[in-house]
Amino acid sequence: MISVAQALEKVLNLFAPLECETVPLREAAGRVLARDAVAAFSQPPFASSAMDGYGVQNGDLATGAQLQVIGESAAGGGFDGSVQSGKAVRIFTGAPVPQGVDRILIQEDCTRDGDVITVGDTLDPSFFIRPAGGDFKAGDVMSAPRILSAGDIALLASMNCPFVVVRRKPVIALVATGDELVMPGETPGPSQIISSNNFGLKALIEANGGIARILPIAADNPDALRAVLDLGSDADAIVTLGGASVGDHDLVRQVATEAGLEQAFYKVAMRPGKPLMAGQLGHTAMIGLPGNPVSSMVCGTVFLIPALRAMLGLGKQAMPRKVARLGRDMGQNGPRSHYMRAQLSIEDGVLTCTPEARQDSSLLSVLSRADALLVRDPDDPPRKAGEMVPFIRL
Ligand SMILES: Nc1nc2c(c(=O)[nH]1)N[C@H]1C(S)=C(S)[C@@H](COP(=O)(O)OP(=O)(O)OC[C@H]3O[C@@H](n4cnc5c(N)ncnc54)[C@H](O)[C@@H]3O)O[C@H]1N2
Ligand code: MOO
Repeated sequence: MISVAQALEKVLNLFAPLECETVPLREAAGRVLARDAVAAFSQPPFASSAMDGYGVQNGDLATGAQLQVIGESAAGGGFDGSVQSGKAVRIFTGAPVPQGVDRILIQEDCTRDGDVITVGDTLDPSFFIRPAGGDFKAGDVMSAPRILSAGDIALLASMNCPFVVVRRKPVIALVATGDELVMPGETPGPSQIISSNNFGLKALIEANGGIARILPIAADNPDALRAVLDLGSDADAIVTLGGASVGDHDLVRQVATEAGLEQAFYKVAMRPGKPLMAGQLGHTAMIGLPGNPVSSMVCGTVFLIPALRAMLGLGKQAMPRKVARLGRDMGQNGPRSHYMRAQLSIEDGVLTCTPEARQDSSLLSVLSRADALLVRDPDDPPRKAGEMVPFIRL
């Protein structure tokens, strides 16, 4: 059995960044920017007012001073002339600051009578002028690669970038295997259960920038499995679920090998997830996840999310780890890395990670309420509550 780090390296070797495509900005949220985006304009393009009031010369502002209003500058329609001492221009938020103006007197700080304003006795100390290019300048870049957030989309729009170049979304074919499985909504027979892994993995894939295709459930016979694997052969990766262990009905490795799988590894020193395998099947990478529902979700988190990120051009890295204070004592760990479902909380102002008491790999209810996977190295010694421990956020 190889370590998690060795297995991840072998998984990531199966994947490279996908090709790029151009999409309209309105469809780009959550996509991975693949080419630097360049601002076509500065923002603001001109010095602009930050408030509603009057454009004036700072030197004129003394309590009781009177200034003559000679025009108006509104957003979308500036004032053409120049403003001399003793004069003022009515101005609104976002409007261009006229020549000669070096301060905005907000309307709350003066009174107006006809075309004359009188400066009040208290003045807001701010000048309320936003300089040209104060947000960004023409030629500034948003660097790729980058997962585009809502804020990024707003910035790109402001940069006048109506289209952006992004990575194509990786397509993952999901193959659940086993005679015992039926789809949600069907009525299971006496020894059947509902297939959950393919739905959980689809959600995980799509939350991480991929497209998941749920293929028909493959029955536990070689012909059925071969046929379904073939259906996935045009995807970027085939992910099988179950049938990976040593039982008489665990056929995935045998059938994939007969179909030409170049196996990269089989079995990893981790818990849950020991019977994980991966390799290359024709043009398609293949990852065989264990069938126990939590094992498939944990392996999906530890291996498939990094694989998706590699295809999206985001680099080849393990899932980021953070540290938190351990919420309760733990005994000695066994010889495999342990990814324990855990809950995060703030205790006495400190981020705390408390592993669930029950860690059986069939318990989806425990996974559903977990926020994190507490990570323990092989043979990690007993730990006391209060020690710092690494975790992966779910
Ligand atoms: N003698 C041994 N038995 C087992 C070993 C072992 O080393 N020696 N390893 C155990 C470990 S660890 C795991 S993990 C499982 C993995 O087995 P498989 O990958 O072959 O998975 P299956 O046998 O097909 O299924 C296991 C379990 O999960 C349920 N399952 C499968 N697919 C789904 C699905 N899509 N949705 C919901 N549930 C699913 C299946 O019904 C079984 O209950 O092997 C151990 N055994
Ligand atoms: O590795 Mo299995 O995934 O422990 O349940």
